[in-house]
Amino acid sequence: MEQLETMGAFFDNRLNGYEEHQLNVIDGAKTFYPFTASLLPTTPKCRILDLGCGTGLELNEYFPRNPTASVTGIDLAAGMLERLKEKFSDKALTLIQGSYFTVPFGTAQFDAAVSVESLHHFSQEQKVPLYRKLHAALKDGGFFILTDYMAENDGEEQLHFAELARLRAEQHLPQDTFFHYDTPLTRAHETEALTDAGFSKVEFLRQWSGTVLLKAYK
Ligand SMILES: C[S@@+](CC[C@H](N)C(=O)[O-])C[C@H]1O[C@@H](n2cnc3c(N)ncnc32)[C@H](O)[C@@H]1O
Repeated sequence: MEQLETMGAFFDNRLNGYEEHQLNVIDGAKTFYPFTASLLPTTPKCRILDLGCGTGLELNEYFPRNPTASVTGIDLAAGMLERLKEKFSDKALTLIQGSYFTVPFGTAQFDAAVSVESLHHFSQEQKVPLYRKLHAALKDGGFFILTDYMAENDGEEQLHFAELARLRAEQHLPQDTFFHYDTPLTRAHETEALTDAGFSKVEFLRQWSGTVLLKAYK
């Protein structure tokens, strides 16, 4: 039986070799990290929010393009954030250890937001209020780049959620704690969550096997 681990512990336990794993095992990763970074603003000192930044693979690509950007990264895993801090000690980086569902983002604070391979652990119901908070945190003209694992169809989406419910029941896991288990939404449901939250337009830009890139405009 697959024993589920809490979200932060799952990633901290895999810290060594994490970046190599992401880049070598996820189809398209060597392309989608630079492509994601290429869509973020190059305006000096602009403010970027990174949801589930981890060790910052997307920031490895972004900081060389915009060395004076001011980036706020939120992540549950303390070890991942520590690794990120070591890599970019000379950058304007604010790191918050916590859940992006509960950390306040403020109003009209960020020129853009990004999230890579993090949000596929949550349901549409959980995402709508999060995306609403994100929408409010973006300045006028701001946008959100979501590069994430998405389900191919409704059947696949339902299967993952049913399996997570089964594992939670079997392992007597509390409902109010995040456990690591992939529950990707379809592109249609992800787009619906973003538009329900107030984003005016959601563009599908590219796909690499299971990873889809969406750009949502405030
Ligand atoms: C697969 S890693 C991706 C990290 C980085 N964005 C990248 O692509 O390399 C997923 C990250 O999302 C974080 N995460 C998952 N759920 C979260 C939540 N509710 N709040 C903040 N971070 C979360 C995990 O701790 C982990 O570091």
